[in-house]
Amino acid sequence: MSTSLQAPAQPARWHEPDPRDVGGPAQPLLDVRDLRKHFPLRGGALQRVTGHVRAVDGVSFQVMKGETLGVVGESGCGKSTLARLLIRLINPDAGEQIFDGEEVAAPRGITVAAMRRQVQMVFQDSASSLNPRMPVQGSVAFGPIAHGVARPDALALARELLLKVGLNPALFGPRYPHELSGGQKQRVNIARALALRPRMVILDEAVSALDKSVEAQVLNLLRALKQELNLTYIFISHDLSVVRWISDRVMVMYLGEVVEIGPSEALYNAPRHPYTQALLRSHPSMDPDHRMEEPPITGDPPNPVNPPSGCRFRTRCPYAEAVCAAVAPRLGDSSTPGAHCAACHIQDPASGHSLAGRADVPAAFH
Ligand SMILES: Nc1ncnc2c1ncn2[C@@H]1O[C@H](COP(=O)(O)OP(=O)(O)OP(=O)(O)O)[C@@H](O)[C@H]1O
Repeated sequence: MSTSLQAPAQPARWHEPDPRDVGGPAQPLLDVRDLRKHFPLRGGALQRVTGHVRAVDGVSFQVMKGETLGVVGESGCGKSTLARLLIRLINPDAGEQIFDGEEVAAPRGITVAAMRRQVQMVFQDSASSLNPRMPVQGSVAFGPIAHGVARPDALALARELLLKVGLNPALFGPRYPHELSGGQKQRVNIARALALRPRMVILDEAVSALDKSVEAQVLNLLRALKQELNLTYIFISHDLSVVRWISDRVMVMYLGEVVEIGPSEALYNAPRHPYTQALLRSHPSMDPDHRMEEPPITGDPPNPVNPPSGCRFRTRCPYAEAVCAAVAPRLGDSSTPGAHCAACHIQDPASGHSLAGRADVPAAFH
């Protein structure tokens, strides 16, 4: 039987790192294999299914204990769908999700409820995540109370957490969300996410709506909390500078697929996939000395209902060759420490995605 099913209803003391995440060689906390979500598209008077949006289309990656994995990509590439799949706000069509060695929602694995106690999410819209009719200390205490913590203890915990995220509990605890600024509301959301003492926090555009100075404060807070509590983060953002600053490794998505993954510095200093190269070029602020010699990424992403054959980026790629239309490139094995992989026939032959012997590859390309 799963040990997680036997976890106590009361959260561990929130300010102590979970012993399962301290020390030892790097282990994956999350291992995602070939995850898929295709949304049906309906049309006509009868609302028949006319196609599928391939929002997440065979995504595999690992997140090691204590690391921050950044996730970047253009709008619509599937970042938020991936986040929602990981905490099972929506169910995947296929694939496996293994949390600390146990498969989520599998007969002998960890239940969704047990996984959710250990994985919390912070969204972009700080206002709508909080109950407008509840003082914010009540919102922070809500999760622990729902998990059986006595109300006075949960409120004491909420006040402690508000202090931890830089809000005076006596001043801010009794206030309602509309009485707080965006940055203060997001601090409350972080406190709320920590109240069940998660091991992993998924931050989906969590600082995107904040002013730059407030964003910096919240980012510093997130980094300090991660250090103190040995947390593991998945940090989703369209802001490449912020992702670089906070992430140990970065994963780049394009049209529902992972096109590149690697250590943050390696990926930013020497991006391998033409899409990542274009994405970084389109953000000149990444390098103040950089003079833009090539045009930034052009055109819109193709329709995710009918993505191009082979490599999905080939229609916008300056290096595309015949093989790119004929064969979908594979991402190399990113599970080894320091691995830097790109799913590109042309730019990353070192990834090991040899075409020889592959049944799906026309003989001309062997
Ligand atoms: N419930 C849904 N039904 C149909 N299509 C959906 C649904 N949710 C998302 N999509 C589509 O799936 C694709 C991926 O969307 P998603 O929101 O995950 O992208 P994203 O990278 O998070 O974009 P953004 O940064 O703009 O939020 C998009 O084409 C989107 O229109």
